[in-house]
Amino acid sequence: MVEIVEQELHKLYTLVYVLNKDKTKILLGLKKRGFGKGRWNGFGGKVEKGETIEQGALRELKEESNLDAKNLEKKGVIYFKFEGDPVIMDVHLYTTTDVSGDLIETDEMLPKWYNVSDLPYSSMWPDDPIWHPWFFEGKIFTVKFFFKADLETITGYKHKFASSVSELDAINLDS
Ligand SMILES: Nc1[nH]c(=O)nc2c1ncn2[C@H]1C[C@H](O)[C@@H](COP(=O)(O)OP(=O)(O)OP(=O)(O)O)O1
Repeated sequence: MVEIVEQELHKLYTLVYVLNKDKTKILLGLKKRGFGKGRWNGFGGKVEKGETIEQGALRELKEESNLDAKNLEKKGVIYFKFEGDPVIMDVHLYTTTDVSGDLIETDEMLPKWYNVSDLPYSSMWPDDPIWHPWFFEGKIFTVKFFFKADLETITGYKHKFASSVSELDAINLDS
């Protein structure tokens, strides 16, 4: 009997959540084009060849908002698997309260500060309400979401918490 195993192809992405100093407000951007168009999200994108994940996170934040971040703090890795697509998006999540520069609307994002207690979940990715409580409690985590091809329906997820960022890479969600 031949067992057909779907090959998984991982692609690296970043996602940066900028918070104000007392962490009551978060800066989101309305994605104006491409993947996730029409949804409010943090800033980020694909990691390019030759850059570290953190360099990619800083570059995407700058490109999409014009802000420079000083201290990016890693908070987790979020994996997305879409039905029928061998690509797994590995989204490395960072946060910072330390940004400089003038916030501007760019070709890709319309930025807006939101109260953390009042986020526009109906216009955000449907996984966000699942992992946001962990993020806002300051947890470090890894989670894998399984989506239908409609990019809308979550069919399941599995997650684990880490006690430090250095533990993240060693986490196996399948064990
Ligand atoms: N389900 C989801 N929930 C979430 O909160 N963020 C998600 C998500 N799926 C993807 N993201 C984030 C990760 C990343 O920041 C962004 C997707 O990156 P993009 O496709 O915009 O990459 P690029 O900016 O490199 O794209 P282009 O320049 O358009 O090629 O959306």
